[in-house]
Amino acid sequence: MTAEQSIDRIEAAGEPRPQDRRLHARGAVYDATFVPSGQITGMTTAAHLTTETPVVIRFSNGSPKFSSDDRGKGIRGMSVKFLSAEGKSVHDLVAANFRAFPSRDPEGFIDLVEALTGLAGKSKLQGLGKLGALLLKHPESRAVLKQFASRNAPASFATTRYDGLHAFYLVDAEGNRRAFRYRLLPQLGEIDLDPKRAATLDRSFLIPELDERLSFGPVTFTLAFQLAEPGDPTNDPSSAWPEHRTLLPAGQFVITGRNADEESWQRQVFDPTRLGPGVEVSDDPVLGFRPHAYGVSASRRLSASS
Ligand code: HEM
Repeated sequence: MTAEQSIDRIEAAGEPRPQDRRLHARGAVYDATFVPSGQITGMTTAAHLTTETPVVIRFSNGSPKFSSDDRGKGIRGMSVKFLSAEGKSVHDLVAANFRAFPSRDPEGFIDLVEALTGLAGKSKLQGLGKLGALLLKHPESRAVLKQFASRNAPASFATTRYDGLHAFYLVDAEGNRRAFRYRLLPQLGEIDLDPKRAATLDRSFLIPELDERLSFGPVTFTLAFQLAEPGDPTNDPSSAWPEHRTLLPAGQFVITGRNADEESWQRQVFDPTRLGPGVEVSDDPVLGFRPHAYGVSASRRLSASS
């Protein structure tokens, strides 16, 4: 499957508007500062991870539909751009509320997008048939689907945990490489939506909810690095590393409010392989595929909106 074909299949299943991202269509961009913890100094030459750095953050609903319903279970995203003093992208983090990726290859993810977007408007029996067929083909999707079935939708972008899922390497001044995965942990803890309260909310409540919350003060997330031990796979995002691995707080994102130049950031790509010096990609094939798919999505949405 090529990147073009993956986007063709997402478009056929999810019918995004031509001007929108093919996934994570509705989102908003916020200003924040990264405040380092000092705990990874010496493990990486990345200055942006070890000194205070301005960032922008895009929160999103993962659906291909701009009109998606925030009250329903599903994917929520948090994407971060570390900026240089001149305001240029230095490093991106792109994370979602999965604990493990549903597949060890790009094909399995597109099969899942097709199965899940196809559920709307289908009878319960047809829907279950589609999911059953998916699980036979991709048994590794079971854990993620089980996790989603067991949780309600998040109550707020500010009370959701987002995981980067892929392995990366921290590289120090001597060239030593240490494998890690990143997580964005809400200081407020994880809070799901009460179904009774959901009935009183607007279908696109998440962005206004965060805007209102920020009018009372900043919202904070911890950037935490889970360190691999020998034998932990670096090429399989569907396989979580044991929870007792060391988790190091790299620093905190302090989010202050909506970005004034939102339109221009919305046009940009948040690319999980855009890494500053001191951090390197792993051999994960899903990670390798993503920038190509994001590039196709971006060129189609930008040509439709220009
Ligand atoms: C084969 C695997 C994947 C494919 C084909 C895929 C596809 C896409 C596409 C087409 C977009 C829209 C890009 C744009 O127009 O700028 C997107 C956005 C996004 N994806 Fe993925 N994705 C994959 C894996 C993942 C994984 C593993 C995560 C989380 C760890 C993730 C989280 C996100 C987020 C948060 C966004 C929104 C980025 C933003 O705010 O601009 N995706 N994805």
